[in-house]
Amino acid sequence: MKIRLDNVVKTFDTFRAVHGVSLDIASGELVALLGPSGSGKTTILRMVAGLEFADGGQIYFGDQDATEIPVRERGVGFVFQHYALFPHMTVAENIAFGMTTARAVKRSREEIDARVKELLGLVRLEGLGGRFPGQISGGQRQRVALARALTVDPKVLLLDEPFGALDAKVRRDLRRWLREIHDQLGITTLFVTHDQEEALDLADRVVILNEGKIVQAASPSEICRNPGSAFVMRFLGDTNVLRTEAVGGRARLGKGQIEADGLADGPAEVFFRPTEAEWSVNGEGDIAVTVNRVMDRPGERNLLVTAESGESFEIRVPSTTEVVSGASGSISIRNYRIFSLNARSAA
Ligand SMILES: Nc1ncnc2c1ncn2[C@@H]1O[C@H](COP(=O)(O)OP(=O)(O)OP(=O)(O)O)[C@@H](O)[C@H]1O
Repeated sequence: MKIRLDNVVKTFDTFRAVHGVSLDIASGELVALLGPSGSGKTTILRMVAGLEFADGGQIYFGDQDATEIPVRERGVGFVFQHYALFPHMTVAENIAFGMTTARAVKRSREEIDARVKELLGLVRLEGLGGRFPGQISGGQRQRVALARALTVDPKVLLLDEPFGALDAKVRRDLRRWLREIHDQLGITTLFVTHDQEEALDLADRVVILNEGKIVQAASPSEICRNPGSAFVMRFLGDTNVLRTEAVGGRARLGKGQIEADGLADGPAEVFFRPTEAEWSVNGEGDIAVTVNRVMDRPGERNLLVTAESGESFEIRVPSTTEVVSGASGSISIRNYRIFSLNARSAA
């Protein structure tokens, strides 16, 4: 089922939470809505689910205006961060619950049992159907929640920070697992997260939101290679920023010059990742720096350095690099993005 949001607006009292969001989600696509807290992710998801109404624009399910489709008939499966499983029901009973209450499709006891067994297999919880939610882990509970969302054979799956309450390792395992299930079932899926890595690992397309507006929507590789704005660059994390001045399509960086094609003259910021700078012990590089700290990690070293401008940043070097705190050296930046502080143009 393809979904289309056309200039969707949502206002709570006087506060505009969603400002004219337009988005096409292809049938079978897995799209992540990514953004900081309060950027409007959940509100968008709730409008798609029909739990909240847009006060401007349209949402289409296929070619049909979604407002004409009652919530129960939208064919939407929903999984929330806080697994709303019934504690007094077993895992199997929790999964079966949606089927016993659904009025649209009446199923026999045998059919329900067979479907529960099938879903337990799908979410890899065979043999745990007789346990109560209190007797399984948080990650397993979220798998039960997904199984329950799938009982209605949804055409659209909406997931709101489903792994938000779990620890990092479990989250990583679950997102691989969810991607596999998605590839198996091919259900159009909208996944809300504020975790960049989760969105980039999981989704076909990442939609980055800020203050109720889409700031970039692209594949994970495109977002990483071509972040469209300083906001996206910062939000994706692990970035260094140096101030500069753009003049005639070029900008100074230490003793060197960099391209700033198409950038308005005036103050600008140069962004680069810690891995995109090269360290040298002598003055070969463009920016003279002093090493403040050496922080060792498995397989690499992070150097916290300060430039003559007083700006501090981190660079990553191979673990074999011989360097100590207090050392002087220089860096060259191999790859960068530059954004004007005046206009929204970028090079
Ligand atoms: N029912 C409501 N009444 C008033 N304001 C609301 C309501 N629901 C959401 N908001 C506001 O709308 C904005 C967007 O909220 P939303 O929950 O969609 O953001 P979010 O990106 O999902 O954030 P989070 O990651 O914290 O869940 C926030 O400023 C929020 O306070």
